[in-house]
Amino acid sequence: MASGREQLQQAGRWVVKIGSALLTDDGRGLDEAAIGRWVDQLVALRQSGVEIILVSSGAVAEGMTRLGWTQRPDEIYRLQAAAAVGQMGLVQAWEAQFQRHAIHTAQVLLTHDDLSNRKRYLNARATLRTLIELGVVAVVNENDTVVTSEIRFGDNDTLGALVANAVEADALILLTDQSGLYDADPRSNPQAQLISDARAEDDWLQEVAGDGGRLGRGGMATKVRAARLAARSGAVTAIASGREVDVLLKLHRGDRVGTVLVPDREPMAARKQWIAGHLQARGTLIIDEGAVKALTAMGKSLLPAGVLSVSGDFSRGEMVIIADRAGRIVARGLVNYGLEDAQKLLGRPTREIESLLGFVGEAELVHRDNMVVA
Ligand SMILES: Nc1ncnc2c1ncn2[C@@H]1O[C@H](COP(=O)(O)OP(=O)(O)O)[C@@H](O)[C@H]1O
Ligand SMILES: N[C@@H](CCC(=O)OP(=O)(O)O)C(=O)O
Repeated sequence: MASGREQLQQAGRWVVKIGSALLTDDGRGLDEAAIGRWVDQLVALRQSGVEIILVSSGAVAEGMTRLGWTQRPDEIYRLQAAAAVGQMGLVQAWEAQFQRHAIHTAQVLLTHDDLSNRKRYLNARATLRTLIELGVVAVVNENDTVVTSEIRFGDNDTLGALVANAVEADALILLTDQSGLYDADPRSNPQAQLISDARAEDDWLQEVAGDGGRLGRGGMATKVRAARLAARSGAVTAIASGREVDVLLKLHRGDRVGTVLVPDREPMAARKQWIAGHLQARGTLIIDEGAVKALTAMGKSLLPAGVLSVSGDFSRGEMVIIADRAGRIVARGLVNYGLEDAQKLLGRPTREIESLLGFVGEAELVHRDNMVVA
């Protein structure tokens, strides 16, 4: 298996995420010169055959600067207003810099719902792939003005990883204000050492990764988690300083900059990756012992006959947790029926579905192709 650095050199499709502090020069306002330098590097990468999708944070930070706010507000509606103001600046800056190279950009604003609802996920994925084919650089951010706390990604590291899964990117690059992941937060530990290479799945990474700065959201903790999510579709993750000269070109050359977190598993099938990447389930199905065995030992689909109870509020196609009587999670998957229909089908044999619901639906409550066993 190629090392993480080699994987980066060979990677044909990169998702590059740039954090708030970097983009806004620590909250002083959009750093147009730095944006110009990243764009020059991204254009050079494209010329050497790398496809690029950008995930750009900084809407709230830039909105606050434009509105003259020095304190990050607590009220969600004020944050959302700031994001709406700042997003204008972000897309303007990216568009202007790419225009110097006659490259078009596209604004793509996503919510968690857009990537957890199968239909909308497929639409978002098709749009992103089409933009790549058209040679347009997508500039992705969370759709901050419409999200509520339940449907937030909350941090763009997670968003970047799920976008990397969706477009089957080979690399996720997280540019931040530190040189990479250290063995302790360098803000409070001046002796901290940079971790150069590790496996994305290594548990100890989570112990050393702390919270974020004043402007960012997730810190290193969400970056390490994002690396794990990205690894599910086989993508290698690099965490590096956006302030390092030619950092993207150096990563592409295989230079020893930043932290590279390598996936150590074979990529799952695309659909299963997506299911596994989902953080928010809409409901829970409690199943009997026979169904637990069918799912875990025999790789079967979940039929209504094995389901004891359902809870939550889900529609057809949404993510549910499948658990045993003791509440232990057995699997996660996309349910074929909404809550009301699922309640009618509880414990009933498949042949009765039509008479119970009045229409012919799928035989399975959750098909094994749409399920990841825990
Ligand atoms: N182990 C660690 N190594 C490096 N940085 C860390 C670590 N733990 C916490 N951090 C903090 O994470 C911050 C970067 O995260 P964040 O502020 O969310 O940035 P971004 O806006 O780039 O996502 C750094 O400034 C650093 O203080
Ligand atoms: N959507 C938010 C992103 C917030 C966020 O994740 O920030 P960061 O931790 O700097 O990547 C914004 O544009 O302000």
